[in-house]
Amino acid sequence: MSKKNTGAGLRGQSAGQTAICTVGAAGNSLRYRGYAVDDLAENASFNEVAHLILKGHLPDADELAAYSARLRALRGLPAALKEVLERIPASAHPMDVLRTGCSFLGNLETEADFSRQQDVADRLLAAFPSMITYWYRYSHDGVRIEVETDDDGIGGHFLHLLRGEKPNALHARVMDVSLILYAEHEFNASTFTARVCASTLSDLHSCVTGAIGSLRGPLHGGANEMAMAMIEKYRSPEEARADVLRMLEAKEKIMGFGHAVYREKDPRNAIIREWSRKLAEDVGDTVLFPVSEVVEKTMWEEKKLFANADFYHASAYHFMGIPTGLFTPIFVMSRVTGWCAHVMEQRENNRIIRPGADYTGPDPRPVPPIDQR
Ligand SMILES: CC(=O)SCCNC(=O)CCNC(=O)[C@H](O)C(C)(C)COP(=O)(O)OP(=O)(O)OC[C@H]1O[C@@H](n2cnc3c(N)ncnc32)[C@H](O)[C@@H]1OP(=O)(O)O
Ligand SMILES: O=C([O-])CC(=O)C(=O)O
Repeated sequence: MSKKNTGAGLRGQSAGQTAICTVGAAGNSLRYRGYAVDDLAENASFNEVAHLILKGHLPDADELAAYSARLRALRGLPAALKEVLERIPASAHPMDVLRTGCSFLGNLETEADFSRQQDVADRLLAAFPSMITYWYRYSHDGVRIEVETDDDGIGGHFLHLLRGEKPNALHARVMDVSLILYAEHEFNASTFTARVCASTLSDLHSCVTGAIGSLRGPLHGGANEMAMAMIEKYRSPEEARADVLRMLEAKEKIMGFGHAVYREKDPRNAIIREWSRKLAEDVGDTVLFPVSEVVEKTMWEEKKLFANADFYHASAYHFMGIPTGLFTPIFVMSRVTGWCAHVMEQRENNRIIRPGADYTGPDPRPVPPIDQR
């Protein structure tokens, strides 16, 4: 089913070097600085993974305690940013809110020079959950929430702000695992956007703002909410199967399936599927999870297309009561680690990214006088 590696989409071409992550280097593996994502999802917290990606190594117990305390202390939002967030209507797309929030913070806390890049990265990591929930609760419920909590994990903190109470252990852990799975993925579209921006020696807020714009699209991070929109339409697995077959016949794209790099499976899928199964049991679901399973089975049988990281995130987030519009912003809360690490890596050995293009336009010609056009 996969297309040949033509020049389109720069597929299969190396666009630089990285020491941060390998995607599919050994079969279907995903490794952050050499550690398999499965191993990290089983044995680490997201704060540890963020430290690994941003600082280059897994923290020891003291480093982790210090890093978690540091991130907790950076959760507050400046009054001017809260004012801006309050002016964004409830009808706005939450990804646009984060894009604006990130850009605006760049006016208040400008990265004056690159010696502060680690601080800016930590600040963005700590501030995104506050930004999105502050806007969401104000625009939807009319409340101005307190954005600082004592939750250790960023995922638990996000759920706490969204719901106004601490999440249970299951939900906090699923959020943590989800953030681990989404944290980093080599030269994907949004990270590459960040690196291109970094290569002009621009500031970190600009790089991350651009990356948010790239992640927003349905072919990239936006696929998790599109997958949700599809699966929630079905009342039974039979109905789901029939509609997927119809969509494939009509050559429609099924969001949450396929990948630009993996060819047989996405190693993150089995992990998030298992957590989604646990959540389905927890809420007593008898429709959404079986529907998801039949969509996955049908896609594989019919097209040899596999579920990517986004597909079971849809049902998992839904079972935790997270509004669909906030699915992709959660991706931002996690991938900001990868984006910032790549910006720093780009800056270490920079040359402006400026590829060539194969010209397909008209031959050289003179400009005709206006009355002869
Ligand atoms: C976290 C992430 O960002 S993961 C990706 C999230 N995105 C999605 O889930 C969106 C749906 N998937 C897609 O659009 C694609 O699979 C992408 C964008 C992820 C990868 O694109 P490509 O590398 O161009 O895909 P690939 O070369 O494997 O496609 C091969 C064929 O399969 C088809 N195909 C790929 N994915 C799908 C899909 N989800 N549904 C239906 N058909 C598909 C393509 O249309 C193509 O067919 P064609 O040759 O007739 O045009
Ligand atoms: O790598 C890609 O093309 C898409 C991506 O970011 C991911 O799968 O996490």
